[in-house]
Amino acid sequence: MNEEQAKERILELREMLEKYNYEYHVLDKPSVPDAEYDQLMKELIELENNHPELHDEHSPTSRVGGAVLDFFEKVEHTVPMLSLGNAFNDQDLRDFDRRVRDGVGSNVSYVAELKIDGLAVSLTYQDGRFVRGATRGDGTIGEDITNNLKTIRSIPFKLKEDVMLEVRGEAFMPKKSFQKLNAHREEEGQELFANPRNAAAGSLRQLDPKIAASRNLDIFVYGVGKLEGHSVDSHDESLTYLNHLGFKTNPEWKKCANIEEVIEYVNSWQEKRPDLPYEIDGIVIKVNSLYQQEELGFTAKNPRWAIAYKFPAEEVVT
Ligand SMILES: NC(=O)c1cc2c(N)ncc(C(N)=O)c2s1
Repeated sequence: MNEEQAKERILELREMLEKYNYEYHVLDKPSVPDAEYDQLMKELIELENNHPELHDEHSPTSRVGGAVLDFFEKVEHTVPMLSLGNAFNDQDLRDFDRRVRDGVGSNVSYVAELKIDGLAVSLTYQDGRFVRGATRGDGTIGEDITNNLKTIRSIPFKLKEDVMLEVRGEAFMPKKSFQKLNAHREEEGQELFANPRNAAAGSLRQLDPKIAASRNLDIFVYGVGKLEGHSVDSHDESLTYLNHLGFKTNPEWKKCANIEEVIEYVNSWQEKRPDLPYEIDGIVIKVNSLYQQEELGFTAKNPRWAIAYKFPAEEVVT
């Protein structure tokens, strides 16, 4: 195979592997058997090793983890990642709804979403390509964990549109992966992780990305921080748009016409929570209209247009 043919084959393999990766990890609908995926990945790794001049940081081969870092760079979030005010019962939700309606009038609808119990991260895309990923940190300054986040297969390297975008999401470890990881650590006489959230956070704070790559982490993207090249008017529209771009969004979100529908949704998921393949610690409720979110604004600490309903801690089944 000459230089030209090798270059062509490398580009072809990169495209195929990213497509198969998206089908498997985002759509959960693989179109080729794992063995074929692995064979193509092996061929690409070999070709890239023989052609270092064709190195591309967005090649699918970088999902297996790159160089070990000495430390994580600090990153400033262009739009602060705020924490949410909490609600613990139906009355708190009704009080939230009254404050919202005092602010924007009674023509308000909400979006309710599962509150994923993981590690909040921010992903930045320039011209539709993944350029940086960071932890929330204190909401303004986080840590650059790009190399670790590149090992999460459901994070797209290239979006369906060449937009400039900063999205928020929750990186998490599925319950099954958590149980397998702790069983392995127990066999090795290592300290166990207390819960999937700690396991996900611990994995993403490793300086060696091969560790994160081995932990079967996943992510649900749930919000836009900054967006150029497209505009949306409501939160449900932004979720649909993020999905269109190629992100993995949580499918259980629900548009609610009023707070009573929100309360129904919260109660139904309090029951169904143990059946989910990942942990949630509550429900996030947001005013759907971005215009109304703008009108409501923020208190010193939290948005006035969103609240987190917290479930009581799940009984630990020993
Ligand atoms: N602190 C925050 O702003 C949020 C935290 C979370 C979380 N852990 N899971 C889901 C959402 C969501 N769907 O909006 C949010 S929003």
